[in-house]
Amino acid sequence: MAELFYDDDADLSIIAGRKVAVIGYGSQGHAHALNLRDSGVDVRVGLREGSSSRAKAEDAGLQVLTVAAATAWADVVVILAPDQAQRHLYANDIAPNLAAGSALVFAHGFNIRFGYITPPDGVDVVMIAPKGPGHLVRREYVDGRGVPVIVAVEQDATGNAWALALSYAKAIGGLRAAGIKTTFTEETESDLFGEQAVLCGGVSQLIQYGFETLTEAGYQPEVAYFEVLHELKLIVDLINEGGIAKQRWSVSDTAEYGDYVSGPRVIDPSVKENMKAVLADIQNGAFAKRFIDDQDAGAPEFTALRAKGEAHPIEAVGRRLRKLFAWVKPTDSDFVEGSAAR
Ligand SMILES: NC(=O)C1=CN([C@@H]2O[C@H](COP(=O)(O)OP(=O)(O)OC[C@H]3O[C@@H](n4cnc5c(N)ncnc54)[C@H](OP(=O)(O)O)[C@@H]3O)[C@@H](O)[C@H]2O)C=CC1
Ligand SMILES: CC[C@](O)(C(C)=O)C(=O)O
Ligand SMILES: [Mg+2]
Ligand SMILES: [Mg+2]
Repeated sequence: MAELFYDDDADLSIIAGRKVAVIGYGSQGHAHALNLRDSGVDVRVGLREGSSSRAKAEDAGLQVLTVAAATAWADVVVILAPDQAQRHLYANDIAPNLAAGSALVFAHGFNIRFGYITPPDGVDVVMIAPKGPGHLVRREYVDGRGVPVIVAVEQDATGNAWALALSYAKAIGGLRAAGIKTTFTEETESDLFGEQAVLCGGVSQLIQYGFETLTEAGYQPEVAYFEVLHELKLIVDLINEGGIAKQRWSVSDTAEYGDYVSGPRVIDPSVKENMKAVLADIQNGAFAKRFIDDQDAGAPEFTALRAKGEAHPIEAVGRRLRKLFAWVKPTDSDFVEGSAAR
């Protein structure tokens, strides 16, 4: 059984007694910075010169410094820039300003697991990885709840790294839900697998194929959209509440029987073999190398794939329909429909 942590297992005063620099103010960065601040922690945000995130952080009442100055001020440095940017930021701005006895905090182990960042011996290296998108890390905290986190210590230079990591997890609201003890390797490999095979890659491809199958057979795109995309959330809510069993309990017997006989026809054993190949490429570093090499070349593959995804017909149908939904209220004002803006 995994080791679990809750609010009572952590001492908030530990992180409240430290100076915390949050590097990056995007999905996770804004959530960590604001949740820490609202939990009584002294936080400053580190951003690159000319950063488009500066105004957002300042509007929220946070003090913004350069990455180098924030690191030099802090004794806890939280690296929440995109994974592909972290090694350059670390080498150029963080490492030269990182004092011995400080802590480096990550929300994902990519750069440590694949060797793109090698911290010096004298610093604690910990990870608090929310198991959910940053905008929900903030939304849940504001609503008095939290997104579960998994927590790891890669390097315990001070002897206090675990207590610090748990204190941090509590401050961002994660231990209101639960924390699970993990390692950088387990988090990195399982997170990459989950997002590629199931949560992002698997689900997106399933939705697109479902939409294409219905519309190519002559069904109305709007009906197809409701059937394979909109209703997915309602089904996933039930799965989230009570497992696959609760979803099967709530749907009709017809749907439940169709689930048993047609699910394995669509997602057949070859899909599991494909999943194993994806996992192998994660474990042996092939995925990380492909991602970073593409980024280093100016991201031509990533940019083309993003444009192709946004051009899929289901996106235009969805944009049109969501404008008509009386019950859809956009809550993330920095998400722009129809663009890749973050
Ligand atoms: N997104 C999520 O929900 C989750 C993310 N994680 C992990 O959290 C970490 C952060 O991810 P995420 O929040 O998605 O990141 P984002 O893409 O949202 O980060 C954007 C922020 O990073 C800054 N930034 C972007 N590029 C650079 C650069 N080259 N140099 C300096 N700053 C830069 C941006 O500033 P500017 O305005 O200057 O571009 C902006 O403030 C990653 O390790 C990720 O794996 C973990 C769990 C979930
Ligand atoms: C599922 C995607 C994720 O791993 C996450 C929100 O947890 C990410 O990297 O954004
Ligand atoms: Mg994840
Ligand atoms: Mg991830």
